[in-house]
This record gives sequence, structure tokens and C-alpha cells, in this order.
Amino acid sequence: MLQERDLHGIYAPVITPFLPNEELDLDSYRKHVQELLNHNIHGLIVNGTTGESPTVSWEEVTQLVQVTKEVLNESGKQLPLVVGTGTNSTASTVKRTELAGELGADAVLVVTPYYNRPPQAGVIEHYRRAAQVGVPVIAYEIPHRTGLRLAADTIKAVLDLDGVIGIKDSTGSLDLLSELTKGDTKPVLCGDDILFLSMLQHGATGGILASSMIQTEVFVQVYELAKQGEFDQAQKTFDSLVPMIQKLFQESNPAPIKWILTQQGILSSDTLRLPMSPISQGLQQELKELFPAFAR
Ligand SMILES: O=C(O)C1=N[C@H](C(=O)O)C[C@H](O)C1
Repeated sequence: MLQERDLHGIYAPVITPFLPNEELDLDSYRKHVQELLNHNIHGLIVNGTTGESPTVSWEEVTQLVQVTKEVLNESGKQLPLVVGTGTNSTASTVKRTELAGELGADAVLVVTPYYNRPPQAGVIEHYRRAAQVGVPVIAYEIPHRTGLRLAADTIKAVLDLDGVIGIKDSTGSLDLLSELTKGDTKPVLCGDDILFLSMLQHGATGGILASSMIQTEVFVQVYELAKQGEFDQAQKTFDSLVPMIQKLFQESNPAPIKWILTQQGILSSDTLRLPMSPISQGLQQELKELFPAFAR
């Protein structure tokens, strides 16, 4: 199980590859995970936002976790494996967290309940019930997707719960992190790629970054440099990633990443399940200019 003191580094919220008929493509998935391990990623998140959790069934999550574990075993690497189990129903979040524990997840990622806009006290109770399952919980605050912004005091109360080991901060600013780091806080992971280095400078212990699945080794370098306090070099290295990060979020994540991984031959297809759909011709052209190797 993942412990608070080990919650650091770069976690890849892995892609869920689909065949053109929208069935799960486990061969591509295997290659994708192997590639991330080859480039020294620090941890893996299955069934995150980038893994298209809204359109992936629990049976499919189970298959993805099993293949991830096989690839990890084959590689001989022992990386934390985190599974996204949060929904906007406490009962189903608890059930999925139990199932993730049975599958061998080291921790679960539980998003703030979306769409139903519960009161802050209800959100704290939601996290309490999830944490009581006994699998370490990473809270996930992403107001622009959930439609609900948690107050800093609510987040502190969630982080105070036994069994909650940290938080993924996708609030899009440094405000929450600055508030949390005024005192002792459990680990905060950056969930907003463009803020990665700034958040490391302000006390984040790592990131869950969709863009780290392209140029993984450069993200790892930024993290290592920042950890050693070499911020000037970290900034220069991070600056080289900024144009790519901007393009990856120009259209809905993970469509641009799926397109790139397909160009790289890692995925067999850039298929997404509706209502998500592949990137525009315009963005394809821009990405070809950014990555000349893809231009054909
Ligand atoms: O899947 C994730 O976890 C991430 N989701 C964010 C989003 O798509 O909003 C972005 C972040 O890079 C990781």
C-alpha cells in the first residue's frame, strides 16, 4: 500500500486505448505501459480523467489493472499503482474502492463528487467513507470539471482524515497549495501540467500529469532538478516542454495525446469513445510542426 511519505514523483494517468470499433485494445495498452516504464515514470494511475473514466466500465478497469500488474511484474519494477474509483455516489465510490483493493491497488484516486453539487460537509463524509475501506485515498480536486469548488477548510478536513494520504490539486492556481503549505500538510501533487514546476517550487511533491506520457524522461529530469534545488536548470528544461503542454490541452485531453501516441506507433488507433472525439485537422497540422517526425 502506498504511504504518505512515498507520495512523490511523476505519475502517469495512463491512456485507455480503443480499437476503431471502440473495444478495449489491450495490446496497445501493454505497449503504452511498457514505454512509460522504459522512460522511468514513478507511478501509474489507471482510470483517471485521461483514462476516459466516464466511458470505461468497471469490468474494463479490472482488465486494465490486471494487464498493468502483468507488465509491472515482467519489468521487475515496483511502482505504485493507483486506481481511479471516485464517482458522484458515495456508495459506488466505496464499492469501487473495495474492488480496487482486491485487485491489488496501492492507493485510489477519489475525485470530488461531480454534477450533484453536494454540500461541503457531504463531501467530507464521502471521503471519510472511502478512506474507511482501508485502501489509501488520494483526494482529487478539479473544480472546472466537477462543477464544485471545495473551500480550503474542507480540503484540510479531508486531508486530516485517517487513510487520506494526499491530494491531487487541479485547481489551476497556486492558491490552495500556498494555503496548505502554510502549515504541515499531507503531500500535494500537481494536476495542472502547465503549473508543474511552479507547484514544485511552492511545495508540491510531484504531479499526476497527462503530458508526462510524451517526453516522459524530460518531465522526470525537471522533477529531479527541482528536488535537488536546481531551479534555474529545471526552469530551462521545463520551458522546453511548455509549447507541447499548451498544444496537448488546446483540445480536450486525452485526444491530442492519443493522436501523438498513435503517430509514435504505441497505440494502434486514436479512437475515443463518444462524446469524446479525435483532434481536428488543424491541431494535427500544428502537432506535426511541433514534432516534425510525425509529418508525412
Ligand atoms: O487524468 C488525469 O489524472 C489528469 N487529468 C487532468 C485533466 O484532464 O483535466 C490533466 C492532468 O494532466 C491529469
